[in-house]
Amino acid sequence: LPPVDDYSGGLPTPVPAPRPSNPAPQKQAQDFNFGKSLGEGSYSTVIAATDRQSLKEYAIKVLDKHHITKEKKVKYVHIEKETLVRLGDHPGIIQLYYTFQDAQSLYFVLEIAPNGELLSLIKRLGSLDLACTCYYGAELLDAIEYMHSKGIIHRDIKPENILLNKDMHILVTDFGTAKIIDYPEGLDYSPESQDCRAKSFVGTAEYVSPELLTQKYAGKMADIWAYGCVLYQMVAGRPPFKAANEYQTFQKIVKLRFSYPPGFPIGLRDLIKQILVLDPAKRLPISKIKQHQFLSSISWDRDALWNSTPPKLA
Ligand SMILES: NC(=O)c1nn(CC2CCNCC2)c2c1CCc1cnc(N=C3C=CCC=C3)nc1-2
Repeated sequence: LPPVDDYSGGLPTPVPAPRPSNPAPQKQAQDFNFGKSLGEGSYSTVIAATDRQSLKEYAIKVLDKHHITKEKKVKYVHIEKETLVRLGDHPGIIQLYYTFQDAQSLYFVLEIAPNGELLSLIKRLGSLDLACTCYYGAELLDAIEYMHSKGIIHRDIKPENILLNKDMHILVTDFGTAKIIDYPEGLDYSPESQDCRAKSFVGTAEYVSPELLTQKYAGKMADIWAYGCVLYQMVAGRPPFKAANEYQTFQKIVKLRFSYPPGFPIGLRDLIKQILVLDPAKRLPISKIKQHQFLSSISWDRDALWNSTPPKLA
């Protein structure tokens, strides 16, 4: 497998990772105490780890080289690393500090989110109140807007992939299936062609956009569709489109068959109604979502938003 660190495997020169003035010495697995597993993927495991020297805590994603090669996932690994490097300076996106490798594995040393998933929070509380829904809806929208400004489509936005840091701000994670939409011509990183037509990857059933199901098209507005589903779920406690199986869930999506539970706030209904629109061209763009009444209390200055204190959980 071409070394992920230095791309000496003949891949084009990547976006250089931000280099500190005094670059950290090359780390290795022995420099960490590994703790509990935080998650398992088809060819990776994410493990909580502590740097033995600095005692700093990280989430280390360990990727199995043999499996990656055998399953022809090299492109996805490069996409994930380049995505994390590009998105490296947003407070709402998991940071990649550095990578290293040994004979068996690649290691991505990532920011840890000690407070787990937004999904667990929603399930534990049943639903979030309007103040929390507004705040986390704003943080998530700001993170998605930043991704899109850097040419990245996440493609699997869902409450499981929205984590919470020690101060209860969100951290978007799992860019293993992201799409980079501005690769120079001829650099065939993306598993799909450059025109955003998905030939392989589909996200998580409940959050998949109708255009992906009907036209195999996955552009930036697919992330906005998923955003609308997450907004709904924060208040309703469940996603808008959910059925006994994937096929029935997909049918509900393409027919826009969903309803609001009793008491669902009118103001949020009005916003969601303009996001969960079948035609991506008619879906509310981020600039208009930001202006909606439901988010009128939000200061969209990035420092103000991310340095403010999240609302107390009701
Ligand atoms: N795929 C990843 O890159 C990734 N996966 N996880 C754990 C997953 C568990 C299932 N839902 C999606 C995330 C992480 C990361 C990034 C880095 C990362 C940092 N902190 C945590 N923290 C967690 C704490 C408690 C429960 C789950 C995750 N997790 C991760």
